[in-house]
Formats: sequence, C-alpha cells, structure tokens
Amino acid sequence: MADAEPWKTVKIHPTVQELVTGVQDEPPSRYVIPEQNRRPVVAGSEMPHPIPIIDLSRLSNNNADEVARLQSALENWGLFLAVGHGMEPGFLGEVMKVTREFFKLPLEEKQKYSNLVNGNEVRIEGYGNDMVVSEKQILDWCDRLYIIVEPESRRVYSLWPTEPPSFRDILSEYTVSCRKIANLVLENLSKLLDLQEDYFVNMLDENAMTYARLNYYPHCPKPEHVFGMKPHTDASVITIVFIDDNVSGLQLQKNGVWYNVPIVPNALLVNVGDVMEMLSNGFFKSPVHRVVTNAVKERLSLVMFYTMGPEREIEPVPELLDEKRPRRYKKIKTKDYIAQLFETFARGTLAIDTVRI
Ligand SMILES: O=C(O)CCC(=O)C(=O)O
Ligand SMILES: [Fe+2]
Repeated sequence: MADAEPWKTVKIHPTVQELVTGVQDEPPSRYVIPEQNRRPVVAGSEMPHPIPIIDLSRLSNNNADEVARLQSALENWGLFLAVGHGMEPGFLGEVMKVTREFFKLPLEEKQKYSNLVNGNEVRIEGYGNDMVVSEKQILDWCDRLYIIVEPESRRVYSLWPTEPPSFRDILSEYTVSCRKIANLVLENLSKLLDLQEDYFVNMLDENAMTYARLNYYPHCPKPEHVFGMKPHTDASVITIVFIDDNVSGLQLQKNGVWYNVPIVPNALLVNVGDVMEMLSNGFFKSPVHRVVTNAVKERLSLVMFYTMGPEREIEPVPELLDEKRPRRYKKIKTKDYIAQLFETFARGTLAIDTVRI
C-alpha cells in the first residue's frame, strides 16, 4: 500500500463481476470457504446495545456528554457511527452514485485503471481483486479500486477514473470533507489519552497517505460459502467507511460473536485501525470485521484509510508507557506494516498479532 512498486503474484484471476454472470449455484472453488473452516453466518447476531451514534458537531463544540459517548463507543466496539459531519445527504448520494457508475462501466473501460503492472504483477493502487500470494488462498467475493487521495502530490491521476466525468471532482471534495472528520476524531482521541490535542494530527504530516478503496460486492448465489471480505483489521490509524444504504453485510467480531453493523442512512462509520491500537499501546482496539454477501443484491462501500508517512515508525507513544503500563507492541515502519497486512490478510491471519510483544 505504501508505494507504487509492484508486488509479486502467483496467478491473476478474473474480477468477481466477470465471474458472477456465469455462476448459477456454486461459486468457483477458489472462492469457497472449505467446510472444515468457519463459514459465515450471514444473518449475524443483533447487537446487545446499538452502536453509538456520535454527533460530530457536538464533538467539535467539546460537548462533554458526546465525548463520553465517544469514549464508551471506542472502548466497547472500536467504532461508532458519525452524524453531524457536515456532508449533505444529496452530496453523499452523489458520492455513492459515482462509485456505482464506475463499477457499472464496461470491463475494458475499468481495466484502464488496472492494478496490474507488466501483465503479471500487481501494485496496490488501481482496479482489480484480491492480491494472490498463495494457491491455497480463499479469494474474496469483491472487486475494488484503490486510489491514493492524499497527499495531493502522490495522486496518480492516470489511475483516477475519467468516467463518470464528475468522479474526480466528487472524490476530491469527499476527501476534503473526510479530512475534517479525521482531524476532529484524532484530536478527540489525543485528548482521551491525555496527550496534546494536535498530537495525532501532527503525526499525520505532509507525507501521510490516505487511500480510498471503492468496494463492489456482486450478489452471490451462496452467501454462506464465501466472504465478501475476509475477517481482518485495518492497517490504518483510523478508517472512515461510507456504506451503500440499502444493503447491510458488514459484521463486527466481539468476544467470539459476529454482530451485524446496522445501516443508518447518511451516517459514516469511523473505526480505529491497527496503527492507533499500537500508538495507544492497546488503549484503543482495532476491531475485527468482515463483509458477507447477499444472494440477490449487490453492495458498495467507499473506505478511506488514514495512514502515516510510509517511512514513519509505528510504536507506542512514549508518554503512555511506564512501569505499570509496559510497551505491548514492537516498532515497525508504516510501509512494512502495510505489506505485512496484505500478506496476513491473504493467509487469513491478523497482522496485529505479528507485532504484539
Ligand atoms: O464494505 C465494507 O463495509 C467494509 C470494507 C472494509 O472493511 C475494508 O475495505 O477494509
Ligand atoms: Fe476493513
């Protein structure tokens, strides 16, 4: 994820969108979770307490109740639903519309933005599906487009769709709005840890990278046999997720139970990522989540991953460590951690487990 260098693959697979037209009953075996593994229960469990909905406008006014609700949301779930974020429903509708329109383009058009380099290697940025690192890997029922949106100097415009024509402007505007949300959340996370308000905002300096990931999950005839996206945590500092408001599918794991994340129209989901878990020495936990597919409906999401500069070391903030709170995570460079995430994701394990002390 850190740079545009290609990553080796074993074999390139067709996109799920290409496959789905030919699939009547059983998805191709590369996508099917073996029976001895845990297959997803698509229905999921209802949450014992609803995920807190945090009003960001109240947070920006330092409303003490809202700050307390944020703290409780993060302690219990590692995520929350954000409203009062300043983006109008009409604008969010446009953002989802251009996302949908991109995936509806003919395949040849989308392949112009392919993540393949020289035909047989992949890089993170671009259009494609799972990065294949082993023949045994179970592939996800999902196609995606990765784009670096920040810093502007790192944008590779040749990988930004020109169709639909408003795509670039809308994604740029969305990036600016999400940056405000990210900064507000980071300021509050700093305060919850008794750090200077700008502590984490400063860590995301001019080299910090924000990746947009547009996900497309076609309908799947056997949702209980595949993952839309395998269980994982995000390699980000924080993540902002915008979900198609018609189709649920995101599930969150807590104490071994998979809970459905409810859909709240025009709310954005904000979750803590692994880097924040490491920086906070485990005070904040990066939630394990996955996506299940739907037998009849396709699903879309647009995810913004906030990461530090590729060369920057991730390690627990020294101010948070003392004899009673010893360091719980090893030091690792951002770009190495991101590489680790791709590797472990493909193998079905968690990257955060590789850096625990
Ligand atoms: O599609 C979603 O709801 C979430 C996707 C996700 O977890 C990711 O892209 O990391
Ligand atoms: Fe995720």
